[in-house]
Amino acid sequence: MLTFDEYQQRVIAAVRSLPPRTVDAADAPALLGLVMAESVRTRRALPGFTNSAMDGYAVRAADVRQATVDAPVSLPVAGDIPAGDTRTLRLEPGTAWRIMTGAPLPDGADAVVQVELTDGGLDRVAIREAVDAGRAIRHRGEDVEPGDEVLPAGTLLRPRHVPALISSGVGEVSIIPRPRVAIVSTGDELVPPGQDPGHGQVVDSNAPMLAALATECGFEVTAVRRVGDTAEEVRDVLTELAEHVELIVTSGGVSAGAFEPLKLAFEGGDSFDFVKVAMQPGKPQGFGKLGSATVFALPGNPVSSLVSFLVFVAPAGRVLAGRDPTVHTVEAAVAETWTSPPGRQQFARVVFDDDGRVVRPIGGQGSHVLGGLAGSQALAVVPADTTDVAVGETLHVIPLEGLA
Ligand SMILES: Nc1nc2c(c(=O)[nH]1)N[C@H]1C(S)=C(S)[C@@H](COP(=O)(O)OP(=O)(O)OC[C@H]3O[C@@H](n4cnc5c(N)ncnc54)[C@H](O)[C@@H]3O)O[C@H]1N2
Ligand code: MOO
Repeated sequence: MLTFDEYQQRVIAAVRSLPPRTVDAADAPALLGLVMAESVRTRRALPGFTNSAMDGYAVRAADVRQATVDAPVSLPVAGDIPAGDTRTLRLEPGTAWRIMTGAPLPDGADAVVQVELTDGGLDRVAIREAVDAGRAIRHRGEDVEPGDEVLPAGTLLRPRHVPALISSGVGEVSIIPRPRVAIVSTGDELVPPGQDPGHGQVVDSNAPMLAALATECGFEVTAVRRVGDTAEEVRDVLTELAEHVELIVTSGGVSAGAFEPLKLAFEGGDSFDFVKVAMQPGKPQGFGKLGSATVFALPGNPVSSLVSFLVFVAPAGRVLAGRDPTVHTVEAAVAETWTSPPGRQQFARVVFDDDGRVVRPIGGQGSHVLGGLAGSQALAVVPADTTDVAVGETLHVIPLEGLA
């Protein structure tokens, strides 16, 4: 039996980042969660032109130096400069332009007086307060100059990066693509989602669950299949899928029964390993390569499949995507005792309480308990040498939300 850490390190070490690909930067929303393979340098200055930060009047600060509430300075208004005005305009000394936020500053102006400090006049404007040169002005290039790096290589694209990327004027960017994932559930007992199971049958809930997990992790699910319990069928389907995806995730058929199709198909070959891992749930695990595809053969019990995906498949998939494999955890104290099997690192379903500071177990901890899984918020990680989880003990906890 391998320890959890040994097996997790083994699967992470067996994968490498996918080769970079060039894509259209204008598709930025579709690139969320992807890693920039090269740094992005802006082709443009930002702001691209000197402009007003306020709705008001563009002036020369020297012309309004004497302005006070009691003795406003009155200036003739040359006209309006709305945002989007593409004219190149000039401010004559002793005059003002009415100007809107984001509109280009006329040459000769060095300050904007916001409209609240004026009478808002159209032909003439009374300015009631002196302003310093530079007031309410956003200078060309004050944010970034052409050639500045706006996104370093390795940036994981988040919504906050999108404006800099889009405004930088680069047409194409180099990214590490999303790993393509095929999900395959195995078992003669399975019926498709939406169909009523007969006696001895169960609805295939693992395939949709694994597809949902992969999607939430930012991977691209390109195939979802269900196959029966024969080694030939499993081998044929996986071999075909391996030509089109980087990651294949199967569920079922890896324990000790008489008809374990994954084992029958691949055990004994030099590219597959079937092992027992000292964890609960998730003890039986299979891992291997088919062509260039990495295959995870997860146990069929639904909770075992989910836990195995989170702690093995997701980290390996993140490595393929050029990302950090670390599984995000928080710390919380135990509010209610439960037991854990000896010698196995437990991933216990829990709910948070007290603003996330403490956790309580929820439902039974059996690997088939779907209702308890739905009601849970996190997995508390109980070390292999703990059998009675004590109230007050601090545990690492894997939140089940926000996996991306
Ligand atoms: N003699 C032993 N029996 C078992 C052992 C063992 O060490 N010795 N390990 C147990 C553990 S732990 C687990 S976990 C399971 C894993 O079994 P398999 O991976 O072979 O999975 P199956 O037998 O195909 O199914 C197990 C269970 O899960 C249900 N299932 C399977 N696929 C789906 C699906 N797509 N959607 C919903 N439910 C699914 C299936 O009906 C079974 O109830 O083995 C133990 N046995
Ligand atoms: O280890 Mo199994 O995964 O208990 O259900």
